[in-house]
Amino acid sequence: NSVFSHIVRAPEDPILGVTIAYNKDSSPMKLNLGVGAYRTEEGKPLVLNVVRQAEQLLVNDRSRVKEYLSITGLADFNKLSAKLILGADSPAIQENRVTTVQCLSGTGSLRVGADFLARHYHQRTIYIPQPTWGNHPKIFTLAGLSVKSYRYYDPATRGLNFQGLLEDLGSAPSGAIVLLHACAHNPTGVDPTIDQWEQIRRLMRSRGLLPFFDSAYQGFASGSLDTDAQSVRMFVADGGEVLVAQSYAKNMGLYGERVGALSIVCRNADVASRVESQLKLVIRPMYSNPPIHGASIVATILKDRNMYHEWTLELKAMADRIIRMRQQLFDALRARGTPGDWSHIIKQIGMFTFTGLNSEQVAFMTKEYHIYMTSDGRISMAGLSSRTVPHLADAIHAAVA
Ligand SMILES: Cc1[nH+]cc(COP(=O)(O)O)c(CN[C@@H](CCC(=O)O)C(=O)O)c1O
Repeated sequence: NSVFSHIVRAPEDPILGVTIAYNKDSSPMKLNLGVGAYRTEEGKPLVLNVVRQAEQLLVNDRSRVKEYLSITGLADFNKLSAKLILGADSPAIQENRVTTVQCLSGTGSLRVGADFLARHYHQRTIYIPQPTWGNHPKIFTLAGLSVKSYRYYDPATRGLNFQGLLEDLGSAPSGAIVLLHACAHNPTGVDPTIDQWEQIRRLMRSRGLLPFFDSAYQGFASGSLDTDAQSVRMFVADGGEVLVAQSYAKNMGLYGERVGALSIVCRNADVASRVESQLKLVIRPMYSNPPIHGASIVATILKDRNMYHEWTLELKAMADRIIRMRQQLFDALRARGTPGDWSHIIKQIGMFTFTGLNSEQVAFMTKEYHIYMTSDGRISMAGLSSRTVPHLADAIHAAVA
């Protein structure tokens, strides 16, 4: 018999498993509000026009070959990615203090950063927000870090538990790593204000805590690439060291191309170059070198002024549609007189609404209304359209009434 006969069946992923359940449902009224992937008003995935343009240029360029990239990836892409998150005028970039490696989207960037820290950083404890993206604890644990939580979300106000956050980070061991969502916190949609970010930065720097930013939604939260990078830029501006993982899955619609980057901002250029040499030793035995196509699309767009501008317009349009969905859902619940205060739907930011519905209510909505969402009550607003808002509002109304 099989040498693997002892293996037990693993559960489906709490987020990606929702899509599997959705696909199995034959109901015409089914609605997938699980995975954070943008859908148009027609409910279809979107390939940005500017991405199609870039791909056409790449296909037409007969000089392009399919050679291996270097371990650190496409050099143009790395430079342009650092500029995008840190700012075109970033002193850290001018002083050559930033090392950037192309990784497999946001997840890969987080994993490479985690493995690097587990191998080279003296403090192996990382504090992640409570709640956070479900994959975070798994990535950091598997990398060999010890994962702890800091209070972040306040169910009572459905807002930020700022006092709890400050207390927990204030009592973390000095030097501990702290994972921060750059913007559009997943799953809560609750972000610190700029003033609160400044207090977090001061506290972290005074305690020698190491910031590791996860930037998966730059431009998607507010519609502005610069606004959504402010938290990261505040930390870099103080001259301190920062890690930041970037994903182009959502803001450029490159989900399946797996395009991302890890940047480590260091004290000086010499450290940055030694850090890069060690990052290569993490990457080589993991996947050797990254895929060429997606990074070429991003580099083509970011290096061309017109395409970059076109991208910002399409990105804003996606962000605006999500904001419209928030307003429509809020209005629909108010029109139904649905019990409870639903203002968090329009206060929260980014792709998700953290509804506050519990797992029983979610199960009811799936069973009776074929609404697919994560059991923690998170819904992807990107999965909604004007046509389907009433159906969701009916389901929520029935679930809480
Ligand atoms: C905060 C965060 N960080 C990193 C990622 C990784 O994305 P990628 O660049 O594809 O590796 C995601 C995607 N999370 C949404 C997509 C599905 C998934 O869980 O993955 C989600 O939460 O629905 C995040 O929400």
